[in-house]
Amino acid sequence: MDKKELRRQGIQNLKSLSETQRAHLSKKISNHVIDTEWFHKADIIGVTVSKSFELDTSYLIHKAWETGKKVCVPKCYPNQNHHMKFFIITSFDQLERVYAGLLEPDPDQTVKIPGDQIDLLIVPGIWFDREGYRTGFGGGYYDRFLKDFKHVTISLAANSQILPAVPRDDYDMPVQHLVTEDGVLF
Ligand SMILES: Nc1nc2c(c(=O)[nH]1)N(C=O)[C@@H](CNc1ccc(C(=O)N[C@@H](CCC(=O)O)C(=O)O)cc1)CN2
Ligand SMILES: Nc1ncnc2c1ncn2[C@@H]1O[C@H](COP(=O)(O)OP(=O)(O)OP(=O)(O)O)[C@@H](O)[C@H]1O
Repeated sequence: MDKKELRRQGIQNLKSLSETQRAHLSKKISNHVIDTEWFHKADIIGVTVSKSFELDTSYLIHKAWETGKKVCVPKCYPNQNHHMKFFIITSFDQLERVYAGLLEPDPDQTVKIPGDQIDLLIVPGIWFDREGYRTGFGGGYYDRFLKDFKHVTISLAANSQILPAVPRDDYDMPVQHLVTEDGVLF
């Protein structure tokens, strides 16, 4: 199966969750992340703002703020080599809706932060395997970003998002850790 069809099926798989199931899973997985040393030790957390069918990251973001951490979210530059820059947000009001229903930081209301200052990066994905390889939305944003990223990377994944194997290309960069509703998988 090609990546595009796999991505389509993955989005369908996520959309098949009820809102109650999604909320329950998102909170459970986030709480497992919050219990880790990686989260405790991090001062600055990089995370995407989830869109409708993705696992909800807002609970994790609120918990990070409550525990005195800084939260930064990516802004994508599709016309400049598909790179991302991260901006510190202190409120969801500092986001703006861009293409594809994604919420991104408004650079006029937020402060840019160099990628190497992020202690813990929560990496989004549609499918994962048990070695941390992932299928995303196909922008290649995280593969490019992770190439030079030296700190901790974690993805949140429902068990139903884990496949025996996902397609791998030379440029694919695995995440270090996967956390599911059952806890830290690795
Ligand atoms: N909530 C959330 N924010 C995120 C991500 C994510 O997975 N989730 N990203 C994770 O990387 C980045 C955005 N990734 C994107 C990837 C592709 C397209 C896009 O325009 N795709 C084309 C189709 C590409 C294809 O199918 O080959 C399109 O929609 O026309 C946009 C954003 C950063 N922000
Ligand atoms: N390090 C890189 N340098 C140049 N191009 C890259 C690099 N990484 C990925 N790409 C390009 O990005 C495109 C999308 O890659 P892929 O389908 O693996 O994205 P994805 O992992 O699903 O998306 P994302 O990382 O945004 O979640 C591919 O066409 C690939 O050629």
